[in-house]
Amino acid sequence: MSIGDSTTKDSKDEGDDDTSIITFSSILSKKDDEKEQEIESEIEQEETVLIILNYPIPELSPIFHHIWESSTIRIAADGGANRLYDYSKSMSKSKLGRSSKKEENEKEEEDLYIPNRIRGDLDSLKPNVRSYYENHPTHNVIIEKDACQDTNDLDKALQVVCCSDDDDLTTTDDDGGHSRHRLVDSYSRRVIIYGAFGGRFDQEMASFAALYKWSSKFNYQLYLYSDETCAFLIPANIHCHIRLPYHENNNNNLEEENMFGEGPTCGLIPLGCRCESIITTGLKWDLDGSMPLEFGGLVSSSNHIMEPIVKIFASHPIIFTAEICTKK
Ligand SMILES: Nc1ncnc2c1ncn2[C@@H]1O[C@H](COP(=O)(O)OP(=O)(O)OP(=O)(O)O)[C@@H](O)[C@H]1O
Ligand SMILES: Cc1ncc(C[n+]2csc(CCO)c2C)c(N)n1
Repeated sequence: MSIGDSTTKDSKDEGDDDTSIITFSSILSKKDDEKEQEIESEIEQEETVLIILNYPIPELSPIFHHIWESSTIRIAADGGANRLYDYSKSMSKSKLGRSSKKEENEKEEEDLYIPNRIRGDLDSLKPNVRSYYENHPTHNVIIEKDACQDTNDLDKALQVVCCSDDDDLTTTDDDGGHSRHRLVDSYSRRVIIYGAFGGRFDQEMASFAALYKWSSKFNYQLYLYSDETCAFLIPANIHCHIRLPYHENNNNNLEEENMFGEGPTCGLIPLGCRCESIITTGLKWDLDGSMPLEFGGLVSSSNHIMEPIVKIFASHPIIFTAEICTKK
């Protein structure tokens, strides 16, 4: 089996289909790049859903702001709404010193970060945060309780992204000046889960478990993010292409101010099971299919992205993770 000689792009078929390719692209790359735009249209992701978990959002996070701006639907998983509320407040406060129109600015900043929906068992949502979103004068925030104690709040949020055809989960077309709602099937949704690393280890592992449970429903476009790292699931027996901005031949970009992006340090982590055979190209320590990856054996940590496209073909599902490089 060689790698990277397939020509057919993203296919819904799973299994041994030699000709399908799944592409994983940077969430953080700027879209004004012509090449990026081409790739975006190739992937044909109709919308991006952001799920915010209950983990602190660092003050003035350019990464969170970028992900927020790239999303069309934003869902807070229970206590994730508290974090969003705190972030909005701290953003408006940090702007206070910079403007004479203090109150006006504060209001504008707060209104920048209103979720479409808050969902979970709602045991963590603070009463003042609930009432702020519930009574918002301009935004209709859906607050939805699901009391089930066998799934966590991330699962509850993913359930609604996957299965709901509610109005706030439909996309709007501009049809010659008229807005028209259109159902989008979960297969064409890209989902970014923000706040997935750090904090409680059981919650972190549950977020990885969500990749194994839900990725196939979103054509594997399900990504875990924090300000430091990202991760997604490489499916078994499908050619995967990973395009991330920071690789060995592109580190110059980081010399500019305020740049951030995924790479170049990366890892292949056989979390769910032993990965019997894996072939990669574009990494500093490539694998040729002869070495299994497994806990207790070889785990590919501290690897490096060397090429604009990393190609992977694995016999079993495996986690790909990359650092997020920031230059302030
Ligand atoms: N300490 C944490 N570290 C990492 N992720 C977290 C942490 N707390 C919560 N999360 C994530 O945010 C989601 C919403 O958080 P919330 O505190 O509302 O949790 P929950 O699912 O009700 O869990 P629990 O009640 O057991 O804390 C969780 O489902 C989980 O994915
Ligand atoms: C085997 C098993 N382990 C733990 C829980 C508890 N649990 C899992 S998700 C969740 C919701 C948290 O908001 C809770 C309480 C369970 N039900 N079953």
